[in-house]
Amino acid sequence: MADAVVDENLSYTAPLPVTILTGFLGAGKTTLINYLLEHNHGERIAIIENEFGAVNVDGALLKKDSDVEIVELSNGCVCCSIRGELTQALHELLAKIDSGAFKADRLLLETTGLADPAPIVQAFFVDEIIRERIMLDAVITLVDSIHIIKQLDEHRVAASQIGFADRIILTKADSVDETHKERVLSRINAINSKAEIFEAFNGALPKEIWIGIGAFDLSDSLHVNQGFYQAKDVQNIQFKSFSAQKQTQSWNDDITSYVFEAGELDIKKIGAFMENLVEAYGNDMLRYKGVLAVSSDERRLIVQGVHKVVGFDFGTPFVGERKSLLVVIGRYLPYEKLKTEFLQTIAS
Ligand SMILES: Nc1nc2c(ncn2[C@@H]2O[C@H](COP(=O)(O)OP(=O)(O)OP(=O)(O)O)[C@@H](O)[C@H]2O)c(=O)[nH]1
Repeated sequence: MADAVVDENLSYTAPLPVTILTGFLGAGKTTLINYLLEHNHGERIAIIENEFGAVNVDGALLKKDSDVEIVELSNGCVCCSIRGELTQALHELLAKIDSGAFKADRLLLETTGLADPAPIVQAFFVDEIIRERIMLDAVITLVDSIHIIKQLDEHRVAASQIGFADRIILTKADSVDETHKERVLSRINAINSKAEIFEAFNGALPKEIWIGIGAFDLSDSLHVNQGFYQAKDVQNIQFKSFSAQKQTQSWNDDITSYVFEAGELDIKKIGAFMENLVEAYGNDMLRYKGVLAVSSDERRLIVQGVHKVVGFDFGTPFVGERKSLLVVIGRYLPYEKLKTEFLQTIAS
């Protein structure tokens, strides 16, 4: 892996971190980016904007200044022409950076509200040059508190956007009552129990919450989300627990979280289980992360993947109980069968 940026003049040689910003139509993506641009101090940001249709309105709505380079993709939905327009735009951006025409510390990709994030994320793994030069930071999904329930009922892609999220930003909570908000939070949590949820009012959220979070790095931390963060003023972010009952599969959202828990596992057996799981169901596994305890090593075995792209790495040793936890955000998985198979990998 390349070193982190240490010298301003070398910044273009380090991998360019990219944040994918998704969320259904009108969720508040442009508002959030504008807040970031207004409060951005010194970082040079390239933004790829994608609008479904011939005229790119979002690009025009963004507040530009000299530290911002905006690339507009307006030729249809980015997920439909993924191998073409997005890949080409990324290559062009890298060429501009190489030629010194623009320096970028960071890339934001705002998808159209109708885009399924899966092919977009995969584009960053498929092309060799992009894989080497651009580093996926996180998928951030904005959720419109007012409309999300209807959107989930009517548009499959809305669940996919939530399922893919590393972090979720709840918008427009100022316009709904507490009961409605709890329904929204429970429904989000049923689809994705892994992503932390933050609340933003008119895009006001410190950038550290959604930028540079390294969600695609193999890391030790894994928890199942039990609450959400509320930022009434941006200096003061509080964690709040859900008062609503945690729901798992009560709605007909195709996408849901599957949680596998066990004690110490046999490394060969869990390796074979993961291989079979990814081979058979990779297409239906949007995101998965696990911290596993294997009997042959004191360290945590970290597993992390998107569809069929999977990585394993040893992290720091366990402190306290040696417990294995694997969370899969996916659809149509034969959960009971897989749970039994997972438990059969326990070290005897
Ligand atoms: N009440 C309220 N309105 C908000 C909030 N965040 C955004 N909005 C409004 O929601 C509308 C849509 O916001 P945008 O930022 O354009 O949403 P978008 O996701 O970029 O929209 P598309 O590009 O069409 O998908 C705008 O009128 C915003 O002012 C919020 O937290 N509260």
